[in-house]
Amino acid sequence: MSKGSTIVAEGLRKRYGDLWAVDGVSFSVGEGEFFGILGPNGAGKTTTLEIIEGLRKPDEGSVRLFGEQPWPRNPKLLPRIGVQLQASSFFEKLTAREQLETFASLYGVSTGTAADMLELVGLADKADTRENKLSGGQRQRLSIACALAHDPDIVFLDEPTAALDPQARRNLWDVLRAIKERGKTIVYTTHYLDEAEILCDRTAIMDKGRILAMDAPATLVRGLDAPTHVMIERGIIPLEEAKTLAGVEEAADDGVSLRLSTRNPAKLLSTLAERGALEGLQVRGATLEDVFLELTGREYRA
Ligand SMILES: Nc1ncnc2c1ncn2[C@@H]1O[C@H](COP(=O)(O)OP(=O)(O)OP(=O)(O)O)[C@@H](O)[C@H]1O
Repeated sequence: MSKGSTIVAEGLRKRYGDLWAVDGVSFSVGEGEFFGILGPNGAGKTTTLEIIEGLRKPDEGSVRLFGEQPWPRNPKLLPRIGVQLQASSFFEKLTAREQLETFASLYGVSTGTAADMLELVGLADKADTRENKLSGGQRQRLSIACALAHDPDIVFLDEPTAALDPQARRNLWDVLRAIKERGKTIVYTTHYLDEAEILCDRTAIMDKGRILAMDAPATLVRGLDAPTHVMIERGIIPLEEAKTLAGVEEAADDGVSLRLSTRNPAKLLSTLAERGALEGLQVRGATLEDVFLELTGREYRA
């Protein structure tokens, strides 16, 4: 195991009937890293996560978690790992604080941690609210707090932001960042590429059981030779003329704006500035969606 590696997974494969749900997956995750496994539904993210957590036995390949084998169930690892499953379940009729204290006591840790974790996930003011009275976003935060109740070194989160409205999703991002700031390693799955781009130190893009690319999101995007799109208000420069500006590869009029595609945005922007044509300016660089398209030849659909 390389120094500082928390997870080392090599050649993982898992079959359900005729389907290889995980088909040769290798990666490692460093201490304190925020690592995202992303991909569309059915890509094999959950199965991969469950193998790493020690909840599933791979058909092939090996995993080391803190240098230990997670399967068969390894009691040495339990205090060090926190797991939030896709469908969270709580003890019936308990308040948020009681849920956490119950989880904490299962691990034999002090209940003081419960208050601390509620604070960390921004639920301190809901401590006395019963779990069934919480909103979807608050329940998600409570289930993350439960995964952290015993103060583990690494936390595994399976689609924690799925099924949340955009505001709740953004609130949860702050929670995830706060967990990372505590020095914890985070491994999480998501089908939101935009979110992974913002949150993760490194991401593995999965599709059909395989990792197609793995790196820092910015590196993945920069590695693409994709054009930048520059939008300006229509009517300032005629379309035909816009097509001839230095560096413009394509120009299109969408009825609201003129969209200019270029691989030399600096040059194009200075030309537009000279022409006084920066009204309504928007610049959109490549994203992980473009990376997915390049890797698979198809548009990303979660
Ligand atoms: N217990 C199981 N029995 C049979 N097939 C399964 C089982 N679990 C998963 N699969 C199949 O394996 C593939 C990968 O599933 P997995 O849940 O790992 O993907 P995922 O990327 O997490 O997708 P999702 O985002 O929908 O959870 C899917 O085609 C799924 O239908």
